[in-house]
Amino acid sequence: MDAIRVRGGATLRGKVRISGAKNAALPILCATLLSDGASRLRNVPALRDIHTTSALLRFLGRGVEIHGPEVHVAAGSNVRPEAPYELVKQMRASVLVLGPLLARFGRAKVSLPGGCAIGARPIDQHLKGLEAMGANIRLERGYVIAEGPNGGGRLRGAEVYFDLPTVTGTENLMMAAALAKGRTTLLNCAKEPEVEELGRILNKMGAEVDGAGTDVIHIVGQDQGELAPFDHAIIPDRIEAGTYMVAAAVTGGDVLVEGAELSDLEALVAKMRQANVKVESVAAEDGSGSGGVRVWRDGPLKSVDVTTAPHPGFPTDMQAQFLVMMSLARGESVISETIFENRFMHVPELTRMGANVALRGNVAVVQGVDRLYGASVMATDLRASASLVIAGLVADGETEVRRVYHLDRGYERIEEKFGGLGAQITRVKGAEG
Ligand SMILES: CC(=O)N[C@H]1[C@@H](OP(=O)(O)OP(=O)(O)OC[C@H]2O[C@@H](n3ccc(=O)[nH]c3=O)[C@H](O)[C@@H]2O)O[C@H](CO)[C@@H](O)[C@@H]1O
Ligand SMILES: C=C(OP(=O)(O)O)C(=O)O
Repeated sequence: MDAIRVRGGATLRGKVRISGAKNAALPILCATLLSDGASRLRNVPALRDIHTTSALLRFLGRGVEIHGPEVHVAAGSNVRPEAPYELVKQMRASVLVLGPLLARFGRAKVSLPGGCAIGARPIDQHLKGLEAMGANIRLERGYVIAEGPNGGGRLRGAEVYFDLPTVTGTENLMMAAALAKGRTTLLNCAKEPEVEELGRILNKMGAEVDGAGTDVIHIVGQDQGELAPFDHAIIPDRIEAGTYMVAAAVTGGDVLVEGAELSDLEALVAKMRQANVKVESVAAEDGSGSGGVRVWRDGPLKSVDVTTAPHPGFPTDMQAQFLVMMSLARGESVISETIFENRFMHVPELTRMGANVALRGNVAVVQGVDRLYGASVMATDLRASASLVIAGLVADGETEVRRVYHLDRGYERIEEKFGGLGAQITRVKGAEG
């Protein structure tokens, strides 16, 4: 198992380019199942999750080739609508094949993803929505077995109210509705930019989706049985961008995060500014649109409180990184996690590095300290791992972050990108687990 070794103390400076968004690329790859044609995705990040999704599409019967940042999904209609546990357990987003398979082929057998380190992560809202569209669903030996109406027929448009906004739930139902008979209205939807991006893709494929990125999405199902293939460049990853922005601020550096869009990061940026970090949108050098976001600091970090919430609230996927920043701020910060019940696994590891954090259920009370100390640490989820790397960048001495495979699910070439900003960071191949 690889590890990341960081020697703390460098002040990050320079430019870093953000890769395509993992959480946009995954549903879009699954959307290729709605078409028999050949699709091309560009600006796809080189991540373990992309390889897992490609393996899943191949298992289902589609040809997938990865050429650097391009993924080509070959034409083909011979699909086996079954997603096995071995693949689904590696990545929860695999459940996103359920909606497209059921809509396109009238049946699907998809392993239940099960819990994961950050929480139980149920899919009841996905299943409830598909049932409202006429699907017959049963759970058998850890699998969701779903069939269209009357033994595999076409789904019907329906009105579905989500009890809580769910990102992959909204995406699954958008894809299912795109080929259902009639009109679907989804209420209390997740409004993340990645949901909006999926709406754009479905429209490119010939679907009629209106309102993606708002609470209410209307979809008119298409009658021809399949959608058209597409060619699309994935939006930049706002969470990767936010991670580099926080790292720049924590090290007291000055970094241009190229590809970051302030409009996708408003809650994070507001909190960073309150914490005394300077954040500014920068025009492209040739005057064409955005050149990225510049982050720097001209004073000490101040403590601020943060509560995670569905978009446009403060993203749970930035909570761990922000907590590291607060552990070095003046005063007390209260960080409440409202999305996942067990998303503070970075806290015990950060405590070993000298952070002063008290956990009370879903609330972390952080007292700022003057410094952190390098240590061997281990994280059991993606963003927690990123937070430990950031802590390592400012800690005295050396930090070894173990079990980097979590990090490799969501950060492309992280050691190279931080290295380019002046960090002393290396990957240790085959380190102790
Ligand atoms: C691949 C992807 O895009 N992953 C993102 C997605 O995960 P994911 O789509 O899995 O998260 P959801 O938005 O579904 O979860 C939000 C909340 O709803 C609950 N819930 C969800 C579905 C359901 O059927 N029943 C239910 O109770 C969950 O337990 C959680 O408390 O959104 C999360 C919240 O922004 C992000 O952290 C993940 O990075
Ligand atoms: C939790 C995350 O991903 P996933 O939903 O794929 O587990 C994440 O992107 O932070």
